Amino acid sequence: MATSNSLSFGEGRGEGLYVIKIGGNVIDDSEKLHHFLKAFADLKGNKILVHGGGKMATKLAAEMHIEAKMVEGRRITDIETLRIVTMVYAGLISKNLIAQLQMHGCNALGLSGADGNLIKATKRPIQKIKSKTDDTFLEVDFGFVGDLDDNSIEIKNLSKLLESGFIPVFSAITHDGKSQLLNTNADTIASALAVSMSKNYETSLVYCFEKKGVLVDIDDESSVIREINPINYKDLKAKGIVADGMLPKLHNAFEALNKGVKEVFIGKADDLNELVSRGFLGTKLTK
Ligand SMILES: Nc1ncnc2c1ncn2[C@@H]1O[C@H](COP(=O)(O)OP(=O)(O)O)[C@@H](O)[C@H]1O
Ligand SMILES: CC(=O)N[C@@H](CCC(=O)OP(=O)(O)O)C(=O)O
Repeated sequence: MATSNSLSFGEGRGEGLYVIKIGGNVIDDSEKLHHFLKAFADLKGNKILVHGGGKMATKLAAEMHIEAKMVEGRRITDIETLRIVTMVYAGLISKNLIAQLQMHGCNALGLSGADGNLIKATKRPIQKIKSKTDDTFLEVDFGFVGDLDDNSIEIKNLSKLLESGFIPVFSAITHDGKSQLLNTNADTIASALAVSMSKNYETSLVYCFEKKGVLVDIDDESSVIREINPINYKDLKAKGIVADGMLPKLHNAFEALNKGVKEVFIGKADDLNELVSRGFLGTKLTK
């Protein structure tokens, strides 16, 4: 919570802030989610939660006979899919998380990027993506997917919410300012929030998911890579040790470090306390 000693907006970096992201696999596991939310509620100081929910959206879409299509870790979001993700992320998941956090005494406020104009995105233009099988490029229309830039976050009003004692909880739904809702990857939202808020706070970014950290062997939880820097990152990518959803996560993490975020950790949702208290059970990223 802000104190009278803290620097006010525009004066420079003041006190600490945690931006914590929780992924869809944990959200789908009620026991793990409960444990995580209790630890999040108990965490002292300024904090923002960003949640995904991709797994549940994929499941619901399948029940409605809509096939989920992911390209480079992003969901192709046609109008039907946008309706589903809005209902799932900004509705069902958001409100359930808020109710649980309130039970733990945490005054959480569930937000999409449209609320308070806090996160404005730009609809992703058609992308040329290299084919996996040959050297050709394919044109991909991601539909209603929103990309963020350095001006996307309304830092001043978000800081005011924190100073008023609210705990912002963001879903992966943003808007373009012209009444169009957009679907934005939750890891990207967490990184953009951490980068922008680091103008005002000493910000730590923590990605929580279902594994102990970035692993050498994805089936061996004891193979956590303690530290990743841009050099061993290249090597891990080349060897295929990091793949799938981990690639955009690490990309976002390095982007955050390069743009002023103090530290980035990746680890298990169960280990939130250890991650933030430097008990250090996960992976730390360094520049
Ligand atoms: N080396 C690795 N260590 C850990 N996870 C990895 C690794 N390489 C790929 N992954 C995959 O990355 C996924 C995490 O990314 P993502 O699916 O975006 O998760 P979430 O949205 O739950 O945070 C893991 O579930 C795992 O399958
Ligand atoms: C554009 C895009 O890909 N948006 C993501 C937003 C949710 C998300 O990021 O959820 P997880 O963190 O659980 O993966 C999606 O719809 O899957």
